[in-house]
Amino acid sequence: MSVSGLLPSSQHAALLTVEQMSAVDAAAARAGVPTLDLMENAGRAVARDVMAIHEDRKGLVVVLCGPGNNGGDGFVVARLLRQGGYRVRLACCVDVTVLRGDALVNAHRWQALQEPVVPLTEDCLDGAALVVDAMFGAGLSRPVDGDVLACIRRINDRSIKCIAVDVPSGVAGNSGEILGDAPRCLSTVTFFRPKPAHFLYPAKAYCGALRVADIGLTPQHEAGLLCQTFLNGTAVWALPRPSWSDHKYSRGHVLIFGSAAMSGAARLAMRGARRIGAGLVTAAVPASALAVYGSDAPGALQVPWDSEDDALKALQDAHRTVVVIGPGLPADDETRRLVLMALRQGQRTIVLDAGGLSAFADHPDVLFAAIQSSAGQVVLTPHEGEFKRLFSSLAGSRLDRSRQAAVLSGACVLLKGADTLVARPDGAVVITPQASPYLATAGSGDVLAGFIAGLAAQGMSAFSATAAGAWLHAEVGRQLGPGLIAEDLPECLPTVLRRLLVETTL
Ligand SMILES: NC(=O)C1=CN([C@@H]2O[C@H](COP(=O)(O)OP(=O)(O)OC[C@H]3O[C@@H](n4cnc5c(N)ncnc54)[C@H](O)[C@@H]3O)[C@@H](O)[C@H]2O)[C@@H](O)CC1
Ligand SMILES: [K+]
Repeated sequence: MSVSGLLPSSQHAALLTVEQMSAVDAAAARAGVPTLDLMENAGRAVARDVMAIHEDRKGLVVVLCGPGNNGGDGFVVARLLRQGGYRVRLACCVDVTVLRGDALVNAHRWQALQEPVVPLTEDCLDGAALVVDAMFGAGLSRPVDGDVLACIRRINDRSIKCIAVDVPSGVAGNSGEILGDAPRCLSTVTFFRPKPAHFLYPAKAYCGALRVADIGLTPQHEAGLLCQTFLNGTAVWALPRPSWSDHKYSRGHVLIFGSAAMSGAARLAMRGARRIGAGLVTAAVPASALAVYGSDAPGALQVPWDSEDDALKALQDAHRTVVVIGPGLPADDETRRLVLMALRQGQRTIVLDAGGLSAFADHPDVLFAAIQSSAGQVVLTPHEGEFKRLFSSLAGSRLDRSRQAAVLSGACVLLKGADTLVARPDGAVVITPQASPYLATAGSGDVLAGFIAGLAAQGMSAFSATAAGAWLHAEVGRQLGPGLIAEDLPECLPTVLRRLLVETTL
């Protein structure tokens, strides 16, 4: 199930939708794997985590079971904990006679221990030291309500420790949205492969620590599935490594347009592009600002940009294969004409950010048409506000909207946020897992545009460069943490690159 342009190892970073997980389940059953064994293994994996977290066998564990197979897993957990000497109370939201299939078999196995099934109401949580949430998993189809909702609220209000089976109940597995409410869990145990929701906000904030347990499903059972959502990381892309034969021209040349009024933005992008390994970076800036741009970057080049002719001349240099337009530029007609000119020139990769995006707020169709007819690959890097200005017609989750935006625009779309998404026009999306809230600071996005451009200049495809740029940006943000300012991001990059390129073999 490899996807073109991504490393074969991206299979290990695949996130399966709930529909794909049930297809895997069905394929395993067809291949002769008993589904009852899968449920037993799932329950055992959760029971093991409960025992690791909660060693006090006298503290009451309340297992909350729903009407489907998630509840079936809960019956297994309860039985194994009971057999392990734990005090367990099991509550189910439906009468046992309503259960079906493997869930019913496991309900009977629980009852065979002479243990009761109590009604699932908020009172069943009285005295709980720990809760196992096995109410709803992949099968959630509408917002939680009634007694289930009341239980979830009590868990959260009283901060009762909770471990989720598969996903916290109320989490929509594909989108990461919360339907009604969901318990804030200490940890979540899922099976075989994670789902998008485990890495998408708001759901991620409810999952706690994630463990992916092996329950007997194998890659053979997912053969033929077209996975389109991946966890961003080194399984998906490989960073360029310079070799003995490289020189500054072969490591790529980035052209960045900058203004006099807000020179800091383009200078941060330049710094990012240079630190990530571009051989040359040129700033095209008003003649009045040449000294400003040159003063703190003696290794960068400057060319004057005071007219459309200047812009055309800067763009026509065939060595400048990657262009960044937007950081520090106003969202005006001049910027719009510059973007359209660059798209006509067909540089290999064009990164549009900030003013380069908002200049098209009133004319997004003009931008999309120019992208579709451009010979180059285009990257759009909007935050949520810029995204809404360009893609006002799109609705749904961030994952859905980023995917639709890439299809609509024909560009790679990086939607910034705590779970930064990068979508490709063919529907592939990566979710970046490790963002730090300290990255929410002025100039941070300018550095990101520079990272992406610098990687593209070294030969990465627009999608891989954007995914890798987003991941590295998040990683330096995570390493720096409190107190970081945008200027720190390029300076911390060598430490991260060293670990990836020198100390490990990818
Ligand atoms: N390979 C796999 O996929 C495996 C899955 N297992 C478990 O099976 C689960 C999926 O089981 P199911 O497909 O039965 O789904 P669920 O157990 O999540 O729930 C399905 C049931 O809940 C009802 N329902 C949905 N939303 C509701 C709401 N808001 N209020 C009330 N009722 C609602 C549905 O009508 C259906 O009866 C997984 O999450 C996982 O825990 C495991 O048993 C092991 C193997
Ligand atoms: K659950």
